[in-house]
Amino acid sequence: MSSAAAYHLERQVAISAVTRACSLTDKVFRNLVTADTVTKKDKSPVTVGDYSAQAVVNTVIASHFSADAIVGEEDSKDLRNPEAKNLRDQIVKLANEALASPAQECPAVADAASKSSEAASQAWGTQDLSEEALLAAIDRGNAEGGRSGRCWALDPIDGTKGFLRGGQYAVCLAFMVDGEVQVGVIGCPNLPHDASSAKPKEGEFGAGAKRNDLGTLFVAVKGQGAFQRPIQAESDSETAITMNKISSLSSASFCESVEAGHSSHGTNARIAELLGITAEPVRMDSQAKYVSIARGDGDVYLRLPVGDGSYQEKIWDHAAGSLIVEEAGGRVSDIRGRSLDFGVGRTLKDNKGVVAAHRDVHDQVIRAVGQALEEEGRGNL
Ligand SMILES: Nc1ncnc2c1ncn2[C@@H]1O[C@H](COP(=O)(O)OS(=O)(=O)O)[C@@H](OP(=O)(O)O)[C@H]1O
Ligand SMILES: [Mg+2]
Ligand SMILES: [Mg+2]
Ligand SMILES: [Mg+2]
Repeated sequence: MSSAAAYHLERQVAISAVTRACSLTDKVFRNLVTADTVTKKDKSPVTVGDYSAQAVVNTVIASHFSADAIVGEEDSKDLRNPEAKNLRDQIVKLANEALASPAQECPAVADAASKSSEAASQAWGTQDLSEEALLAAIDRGNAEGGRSGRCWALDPIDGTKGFLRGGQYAVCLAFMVDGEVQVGVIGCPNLPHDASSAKPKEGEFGAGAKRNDLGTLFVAVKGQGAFQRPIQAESDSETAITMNKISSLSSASFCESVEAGHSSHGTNARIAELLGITAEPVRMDSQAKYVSIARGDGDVYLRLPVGDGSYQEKIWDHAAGSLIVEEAGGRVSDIRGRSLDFGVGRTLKDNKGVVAAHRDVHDQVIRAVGQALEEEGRGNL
């Protein structure tokens, strides 16, 4: 196989799955009522959109690659309670609509589907999937991950809090082989195609964008570069994206989580000061932060651990975004400059925090991170 064609089918299947999930989540947002939200054990929210999107993406993956493992954020446990009947009914309706919609399948996907016995026996698109089949599809995401074999990492809605408040969120899907990310696809239904057409306002890149400019899909395959296109568009509308080349970090801008509980805003501010960055941080939810710096809307993504640093980052929160940034000319590491290790299970347990920047200035940012942590007495994190 020539290198240009490596993982071509995985790329197309991922695009098809993410595109379907994005139409679904967009529809859910427009009809969402608070009762459709469940609070998980860790107090984080999950909506009918997260569950339905995971069911759809896992069904699409399984119909093409039935033996592949999937590490997905959600599971069906809370949905199986008798009082979740209304939620289950909505999932069945939404997921079947998304699977039946004639998404713009590229010829490679359509051809593979017609030849695949799994797709024929599963037959989504011709016959609605049952409630049990969809709950089982959600639970296909229960894989443990690890160092060997083919594995997908899925965040059906990343930035659920952003989703609920009408801000940024992302459907994020990565494909890994032996713990190395090979394909990353991220759909951002609320992100404009061209952030420069809508200057930062209200703390977000492109916050002033018009509704019909919203909805951007990002794709990268290792060694093949990073691309974006409008979500609902033909594949020939893809354009290459690259990070800004930075002559001096003092003119850079950085982005961070909206939630102070997810990333230490105070430490991020001190790092910016050490680097001479004067621009205010841009706060946005989800892996929209990765794709925004990948196309040059901003320059640095800082995710400094909070408190004792005991939180383990989840692989689905970083796998797709980190590949897109690296393929756009960036380097993504933890706070010590170590590469993120996606081959140790469902979490990044051997890493702490995340620092992403253009590869020419990444070392400089890591030095400032080290100094800021020393000053806080957290040099041993
Ligand atoms: N304590 C803590 N520390 C770090 N990260 C955490 C923590 N708790 C949750 N999460 C994960 O953060 C994901 C949301 O991503 P962001 O932090 O970029 O979004 S936000 O700006 O804070 O909304 C969020 O992803 P989703 O659940 O998919 O929204 C969580 O996986
Ligand atoms: Mg969540
Ligand atoms: Mg997430
Ligand atoms: Mg999520």
